[in-house]
Amino acid sequence: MAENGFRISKTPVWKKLKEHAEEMKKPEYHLKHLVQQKGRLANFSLKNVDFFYDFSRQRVTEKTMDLLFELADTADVHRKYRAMAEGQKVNVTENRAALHTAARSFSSQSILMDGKNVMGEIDAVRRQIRAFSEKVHNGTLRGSTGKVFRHIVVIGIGGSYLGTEFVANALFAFADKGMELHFLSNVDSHNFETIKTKIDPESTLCIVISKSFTTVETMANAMQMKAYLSSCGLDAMKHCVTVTSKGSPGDKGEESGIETFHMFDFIGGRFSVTSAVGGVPLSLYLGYDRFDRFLEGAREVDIHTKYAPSPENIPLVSALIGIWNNNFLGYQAQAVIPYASPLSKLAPHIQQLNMESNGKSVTINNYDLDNSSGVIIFGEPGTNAQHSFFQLAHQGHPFPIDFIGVVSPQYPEGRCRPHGVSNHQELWANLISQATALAVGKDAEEKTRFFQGNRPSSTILLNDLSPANVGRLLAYYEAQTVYKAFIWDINPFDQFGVELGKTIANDLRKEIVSRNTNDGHNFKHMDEITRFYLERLFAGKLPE
Ligand SMILES: O=P(O)(O)OC[C@H]1O[C@](O)(CO)[C@@H](O)[C@@H]1O
Repeated sequence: MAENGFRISKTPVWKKLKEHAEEMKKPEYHLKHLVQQKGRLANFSLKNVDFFYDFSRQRVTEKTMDLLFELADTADVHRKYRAMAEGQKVNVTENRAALHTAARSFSSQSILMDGKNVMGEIDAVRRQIRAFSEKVHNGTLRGSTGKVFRHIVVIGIGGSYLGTEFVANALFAFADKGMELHFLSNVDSHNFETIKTKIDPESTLCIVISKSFTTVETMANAMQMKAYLSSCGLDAMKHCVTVTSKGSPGDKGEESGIETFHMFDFIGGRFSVTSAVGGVPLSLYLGYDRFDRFLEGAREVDIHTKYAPSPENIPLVSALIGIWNNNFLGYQAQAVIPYASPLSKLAPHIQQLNMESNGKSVTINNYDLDNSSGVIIFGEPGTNAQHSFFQLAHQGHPFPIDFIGVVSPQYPEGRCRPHGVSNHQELWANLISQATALAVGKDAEEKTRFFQGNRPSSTILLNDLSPANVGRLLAYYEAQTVYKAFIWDINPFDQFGVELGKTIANDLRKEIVSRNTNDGHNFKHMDEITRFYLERLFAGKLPE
């Protein structure tokens, strides 16, 4: 593999940041001092598009930010972002554009890809989704025995469901269409069996979501669900629709069910929740108008992201701080801790978005990366996280945290005020306290009660969890992800790393099929360890 060529880690500004990181280890730069600086919050926070981003508890100074903006310029990130948003084939390894931002574009302005305006087909799919969801809601479209649909089962995995699950949970308070939404993603029968106990087959509509329509888990689950519906005496295909790419096996004939909605090869799975992947289930669950509001919020952040200069550009500032923490301060993990239970499925979505996009080892020009790209993302809602892994956050190996706060609660506050405060106020007391405790720490004679502090965090504030604000949050994380990639000069839109496991599983599946069809088939030709596991699978128990 070529060993020379442009790498951001070989630029002068990267060297300056490395030197600066050493400087930032000095005691005077401990966060307990930085947060005391006059104007610290005003100088290290941004407010735009109804989104407040506080990075005052990040281990940065004005000099740090100046160097990071120089890094962004060196990486030419604004040109790269515009190239992506304007339809250039930035996904060079798959020779594709990456136009997830087009899925929520409303302007009449064309977005050309290969000289063709993609907005025509995007608008057509949005109109198709609106019309379909209205027919389901007004009872024009019913199950094969005439019952109205009340259960929506999304059958898909990875980007074909994670973003939708995050948004559906976030907007639970708006789900007033009488629909229950279920997610059948894992091939483990438990997922299918538990959903079976919750649905009424006659009023169930399955949405099989798969760009390729070859993903083994999704195809297996779709077959299981269709077999189950048929066993209930139903015409299964009158209880299914598909969301898939044009020309896939799910785009025609028997497989497509009542209707097919197209997803496009220029929108990657983990970036697809604002396309039909999220549009069909979310319009059924929330109503198309709320899905529209969600798209508008995402759109506002896209416009901000594309045009705001670096110092005011919230996703870019956040991406730069993420790189500062990862590549210069040495943190290898990043937590997303929303102090809002409706955001409980945000971290699983952000895991795929970040780790499948940026967990790479070569640059976009195929040079070895000699800096890590991508961090381990995890998270749980607060205050639960405080009773789970915050011991380590405070006194163990540190990791940066993105806190998320929602100013207005989704539910009216009752008159009951345990300890003199409402639950929402209690939630906020903890949101505020945790970021402070992590930054400032606490001295103590007894070592076990000493808090080192100097543990960085950012806090994102949203006015409320409206469809538009959830759209803003989604677009913020998508933009942060791609800006990080543009700085590292990697391709965030391919995912060859998922292929090897699938290939080995395909070979094992053939062995299992052979044994299923011929009891005499043995695994003596397999390596010892693989043989042990296959024999356990068929023995149905551990060795005596
Ligand atoms: O939509 P498909 O083709 O079933 O793929 C499902 C998921 O599998 C992956 O291809 C690999 O994890 C993801 O990128 C994608 O979201």
